[in-house]
Amino acid sequence: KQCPSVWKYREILPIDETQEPISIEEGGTPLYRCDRLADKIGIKGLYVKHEGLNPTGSFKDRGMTVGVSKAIELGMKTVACASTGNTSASLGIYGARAGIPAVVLLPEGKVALGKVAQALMHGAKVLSVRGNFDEALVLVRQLCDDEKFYLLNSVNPYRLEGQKTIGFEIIDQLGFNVPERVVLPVGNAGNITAIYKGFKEFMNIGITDKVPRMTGIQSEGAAPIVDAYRNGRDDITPEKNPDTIATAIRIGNPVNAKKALKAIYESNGMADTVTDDEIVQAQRDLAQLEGIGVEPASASSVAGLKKLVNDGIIGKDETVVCVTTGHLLKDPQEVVDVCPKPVVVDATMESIRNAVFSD
Ligand SMILES: Cc1ncc(COP(=O)(O)O)c(/C=C/C(=O)C(=O)O)c1O
Repeated sequence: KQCPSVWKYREILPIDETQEPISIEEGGTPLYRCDRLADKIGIKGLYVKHEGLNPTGSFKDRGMTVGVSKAIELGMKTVACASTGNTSASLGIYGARAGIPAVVLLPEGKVALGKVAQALMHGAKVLSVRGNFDEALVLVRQLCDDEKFYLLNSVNPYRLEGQKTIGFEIIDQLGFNVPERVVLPVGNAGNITAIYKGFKEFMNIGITDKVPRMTGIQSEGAAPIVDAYRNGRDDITPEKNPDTIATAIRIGNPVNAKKALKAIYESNGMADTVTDDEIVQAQRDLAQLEGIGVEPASASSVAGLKKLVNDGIIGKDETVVCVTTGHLLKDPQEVVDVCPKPVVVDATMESIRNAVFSD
């Protein structure tokens, strides 16, 4: 039987040995060496851990396989979350896999179409809340308290237990070498917390002797963690109206802020912001230089790396891993909006040739 890659690490995942994992063979994503992109950015070594190639198209699957397995182990009857989209898509799919109902709360009008499509078709009860993600999260936590639904936002530690396997795989895939730095997008801040935990666990059990510098990137329109970091603070001041083209990280009050800031400080990492334009340019660079198709939030890791190298903060001799977190197909509308339109031609060879050879 194929051993699903997250569950390769079963011994250090907190699920009872009698509980069969609810798994769709998540994890085991590629770590691509990206020399053309590294040259363009101007660093020695760049790897991209492409989490968009998980079964539902984002890294959330790693957290959900553990979180939904735990829900079944605990005899929970319904799972629920608030989401900017990918968490809800993943929860809908794992709920279907487990045979239990899922309730998801989405910020009205601010969720990429692919993610809504997944949650709907996989049978989740999809509520479109007249408010933003942060408001939806407050409401779904109340709902879970009142109705004894199992909350599967990343405030649930079992989500982080699954996502820490990203750190394990990066080390495995680098032949047990530890990269100087890992750069990733930060929204609710569960992933940076989880990946850092994975690196620390590998060090604590003696597989490695150090951890990478955790470097979190936010869109400048939604950057409470970066603001706290720039002021050397251990917690955030919530942003009331976060806004960015990267709707996946359009979050003003990240639940894991304290843990994420601790991970950044402890690992001698850092946090910085990028503009929406820098995100879109990085999305193009990943797609066109390396064939890696990602949704906007994912590209903020590469956009942030580019900025930090240009600012002389990240050394040109560093070997860096960027985590890209969601697949391009999640947000096709954004791609159509930022790309040139297809060229309309008559069904004649003359028309085709004119179009092919015109600039
Ligand atoms: C593509 C993509 N990239 C980065 C993030 C940020 O990760 P965290 O910092 O762990 O929150 C998300 C998060 C999405 C949700 O929070 C949700 O789906 O509700 C994402 O979908």
